[in-house]
Amino acid sequence: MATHGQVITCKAAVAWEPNKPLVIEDVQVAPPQAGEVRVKILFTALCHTDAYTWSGKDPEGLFPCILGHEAAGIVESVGEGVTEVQPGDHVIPCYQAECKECKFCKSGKTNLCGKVRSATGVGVMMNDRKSRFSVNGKPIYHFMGTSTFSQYTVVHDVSVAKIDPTAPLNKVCLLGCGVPTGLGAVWNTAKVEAGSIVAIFGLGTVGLAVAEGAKAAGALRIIGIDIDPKKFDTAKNFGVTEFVNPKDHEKPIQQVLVDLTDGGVDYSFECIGNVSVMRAALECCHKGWGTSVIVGVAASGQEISTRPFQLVTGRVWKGTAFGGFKSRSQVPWLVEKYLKKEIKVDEYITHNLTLAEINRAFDLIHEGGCLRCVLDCQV
Ligand SMILES: NC(=O)c1ccc[n+]([C@@H]2O[C@H](COP(=O)([O-])OP(=O)(O)OC[C@H]3O[C@@H](n4cnc5c(N)ncnc54)[C@H](O)[C@@H]3O)[C@@H](O)[C@H]2O)c1
Ligand SMILES: N[C@@H](CCC(=O)N[C@@H](CSCO)C(=O)NCC(=O)O)C(=O)O
Ligand SMILES: [Zn+2]
Ligand SMILES: [Zn+2]
Repeated sequence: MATHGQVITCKAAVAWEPNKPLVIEDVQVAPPQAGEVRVKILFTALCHTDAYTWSGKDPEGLFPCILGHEAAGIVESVGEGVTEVQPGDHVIPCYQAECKECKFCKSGKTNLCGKVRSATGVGVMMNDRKSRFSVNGKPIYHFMGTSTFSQYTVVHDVSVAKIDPTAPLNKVCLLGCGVPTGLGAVWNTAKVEAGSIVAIFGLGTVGLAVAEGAKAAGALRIIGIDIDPKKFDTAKNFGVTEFVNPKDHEKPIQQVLVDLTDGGVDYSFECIGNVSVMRAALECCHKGWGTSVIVGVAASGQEISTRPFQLVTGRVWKGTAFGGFKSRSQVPWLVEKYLKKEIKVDEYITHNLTLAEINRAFDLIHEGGCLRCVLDCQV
């Protein structure tokens, strides 16, 4: 390979400061070191979490950085000791690593992995605690161990899932975050049973994937809650059976839902990142067994609260990261499910732009009509 072992100069969208438009820069991407993989990113989508970190409200947000964590690409080269992928493999970078060896991975209780988290949280690689990205010699931080808003990125080998090469990368890039998160929140975290009543707060990509997962699990009623009434038409196609707009009611939304469901829902999901809504999502659950899953990411300094009596009387409060899926083991399985048409992916893509148009894409995700915008990184 001509580029193997060489620094690659390519285009990347650099977030120099919170909330300032990203700048397409010529970025130098160093070769992968031991245990690392350099990936040519073909397509990346934007997730609300990218916007959250860009806003400056993420306590782990470091600047300048290269954001992006929902993508697909092809391995360009690998560092020493990398055995599970090789140049030419089609891959999805995984912000939730899976080393299969650490205390977390071996626990059988969680999909969280401890192997590289201390580095990915501070924007560097484990090997030398440095970045592989620079602009004219100035280091640029990594983000979530993925940094996919770049034509090339370097990830840890435990953070890359090898997938079926026949899968269209411009679609399956979505399996890097939002869709698995929603499906897994239902299947792995809540374990929704057939016949359940489900409430979903927030009908963006994550909330719609929760609806899709709940429908597949055989939920009887799937109640979608959003302050944007335009969401309902789309939501019906993902399995939502009823729509509630909190703005149409004077009563607290939890009371509206308790009244609608003879005492509360079996499962609720907060897919917004709003701590007041998290409280409502817990409190609309049925006494004795209702379970609420926090999926949304709330800003630094935000805290949740409720009366402890809500838990004493049997409601359960949980959270999920990447829907509880073990990334390297299960992302390839999700890709196969997509290829067999057992899960939706195309339906979440409302816009297609190029990496150079990334600021327009951020505007779009704040405008409401956009679920996922996929960027072509190589044009
Ligand atoms: N836990 C995880 O692993 C994980 C993974 C992906 C995304 N997330 C988080 O999930 C959340 C959703 O992500 P997304 O990409 O679907 O976002 P999104 O912005 O597309 O969707 C959010 C939806 O919430 C609605 N909304 C906003 N305020 C509301 C309110 N007060 N009441 C009801 N509805 C309201 C919006 O109209 C929108 O439809 C974000 O916080 C994101 O950071 C978490
Ligand atoms: N740095 C943030 C944490 C944000 C967060 O919770 N991220 C989710 C994934 S969101 C994807 O769109 C996650 O996986 N968390 C577990 C982990 O980061 O290990 C903050 O501090 O607020
Ligand atoms: Zn995400
Ligand atoms: Zn691990």
